[in-house]
Amino acid sequence: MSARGTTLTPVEPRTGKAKRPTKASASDSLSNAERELYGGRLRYDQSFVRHAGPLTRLGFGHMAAALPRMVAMVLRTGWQADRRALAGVVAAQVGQGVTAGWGLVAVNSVLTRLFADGPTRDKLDDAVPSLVVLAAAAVATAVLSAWSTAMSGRLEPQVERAVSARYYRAVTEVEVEATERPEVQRVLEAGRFGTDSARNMLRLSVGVGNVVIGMAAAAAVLASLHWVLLPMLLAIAVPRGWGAVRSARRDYLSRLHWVDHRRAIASLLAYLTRPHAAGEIRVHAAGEKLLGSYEEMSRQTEAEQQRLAHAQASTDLVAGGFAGLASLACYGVLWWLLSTGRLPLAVGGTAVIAIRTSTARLTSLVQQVNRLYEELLFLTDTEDAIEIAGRHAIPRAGAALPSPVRALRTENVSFTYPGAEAPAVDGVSVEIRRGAVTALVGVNGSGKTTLTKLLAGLLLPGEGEVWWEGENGQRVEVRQADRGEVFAAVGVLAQDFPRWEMTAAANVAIGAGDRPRDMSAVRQAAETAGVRDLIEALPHGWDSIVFKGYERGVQLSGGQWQKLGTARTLYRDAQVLLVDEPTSALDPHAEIAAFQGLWSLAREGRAVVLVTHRLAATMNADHIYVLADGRVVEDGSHAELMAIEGVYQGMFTAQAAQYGLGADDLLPGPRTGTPTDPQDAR
Ligand SMILES: Nc1ncnc2c1ncn2[C@@H]1O[C@H](COP(=O)(O)OP(=O)(O)OP(=O)(O)O)[C@@H](O)[C@H]1O
Repeated sequence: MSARGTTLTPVEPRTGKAKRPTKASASDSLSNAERELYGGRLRYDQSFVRHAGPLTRLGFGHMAAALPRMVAMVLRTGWQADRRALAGVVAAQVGQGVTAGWGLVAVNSVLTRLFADGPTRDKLDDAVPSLVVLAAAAVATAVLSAWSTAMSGRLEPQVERAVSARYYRAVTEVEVEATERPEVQRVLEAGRFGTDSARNMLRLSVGVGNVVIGMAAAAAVLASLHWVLLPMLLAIAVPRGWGAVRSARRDYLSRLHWVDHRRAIASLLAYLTRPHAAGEIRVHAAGEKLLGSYEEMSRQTEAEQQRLAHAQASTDLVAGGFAGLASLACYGVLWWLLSTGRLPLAVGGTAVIAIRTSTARLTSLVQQVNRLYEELLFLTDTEDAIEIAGRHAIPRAGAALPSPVRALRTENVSFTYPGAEAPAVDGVSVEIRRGAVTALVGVNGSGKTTLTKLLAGLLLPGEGEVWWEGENGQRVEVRQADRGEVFAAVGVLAQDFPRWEMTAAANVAIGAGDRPRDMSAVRQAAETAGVRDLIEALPHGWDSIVFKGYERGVQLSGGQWQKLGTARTLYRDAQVLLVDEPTSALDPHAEIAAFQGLWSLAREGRAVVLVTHRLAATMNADHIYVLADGRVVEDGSHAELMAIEGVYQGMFTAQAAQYGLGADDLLPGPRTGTPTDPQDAR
């Protein structure tokens, strides 16, 4: 193996005689980069490819049934998007077919006149009207072709947008738990590659339609001249069609097989230009590693491309060979028909022209059918994804939540992530009251975040119930509730909240994406989160794009981002706030201010769930649940928990010891009600 790791190691031992590795084995082998960075070969699971659908749909019967269905779907989408453009495209195609047939009839008429008996001058004069028709047909074809180009250029982007929007809308409505299941995730992910296929299919369908109509016109004219000319035309078409389908299948399977590999290569390159990775790329020499790995992995995909090109060349050779033989036979039959007087010479001339133009059309048809077939497979993936997404969609209807909500209560709630062996949350019962701060604490991986997702209605419990309780005793279980209402009642600040590449204002206002932006509320939320002054002091203020690289781009620090994230959650103005480590990046004063803000929100009547490892903040929580291995192992106030020798006392003592505080300093004392004022802390 070379020092730069460019040699590929075959994964499976090769049996039989020692041979030079084939292109397929070179591309399919495990590279050092894959082993080092991804722990193994990055290829789509072959068992899934073979059994879970994609291969079964490659059958000819399946394809023959799917093609009209998909073309109909694309046309329907086009009809909904822009009727006039679609009607224009169809009319132009049909028109071109008619002009092609018309042209061929005129050719036949010209030849018949020229091959007739009589003086040449008279024959030429007789042919003039047919020549005029021929010229008119050519002009009409050109006009119709230009019209078709203009109309399909207008229609295609609209069709792509419609299918993409349908796919992305469906995907964002899937239950989070379903997206965690590999079999669902794969289908949803695969669907992404077909969103532009609708546009391509439309273009190709138009092209294929054009050629097919032209060929149908030629076939009709040929059949009217002599029936035997028609099967001859088909004989040339069949081998090319076979070659097209074979190549398309091969390309599709290859793309499916290499999905993860492609994604990994794209991510390697993306890191190189990401500002947040700039330091490690230079100081830790991560850039060199990434580039080396990129080159090595790219060589694998190049080998795969080479393999495909070789295979395609072989297929083309076989298909071309058979098509050539068919053409030869075709001309042989024509010769025989002419030599035995079964066909007049003029008709023979027309037949030669029709066969030649049809063969040229055939080449274009084969290329387009090839692409159409491939696009069809990808579009089928997108349609499958939309279908699966619909099956796992969050229900739109359900019972209304009690109003006003008094508390959220879980009863023996358990949740196991798909594929996990142990539950992340195991028989947990908690009560989250409005007007109070409830803290969830526990070691890493004890189930705190998962519990907040269950409370938010993002995950549904495998066992147990999550109840929304009203002031006067009525209650609704989350599975029966209208989830839209549940989400409307909840504001979430996740540990790894998204940092949108947008303006500062958009980053706050997206906290209530279902409402029109209210800038005074944006400013108020930012004020409470302690980030308003910072944003308003920027040269472009709220219109600054909080991502460096844009013209109005700025770089925020980690803590500044966290404040912006908090502002987003506050802007949502929800009854229940679920905040997961909201202060991990804040300086001590900002942290105290943030906690104080949470306590005021609780005093205003909201339910605040605080997940934190900063136990100084939990001292003042109204109730604390301590989780371990997905279970609640202790609960109570800070004073109650400090009075027992348990997990909480151990964690709190360890943290306090870092400040040199001893056991005596940590005895339960009178509660202060709210965290220390930041001013006092200074
Ligand atoms: N999406 C997921 N798929 C599978 N397992 C998961 C997923 N998310 C979390 N887990 C697992 O569930 C368990 C609980 O994780 P959770 O994130 O709820 O813990 P946590 O208490 O919030 O941890 P931390 O303090 O580190 O944030 C862990 O064992 C974790 O590995």
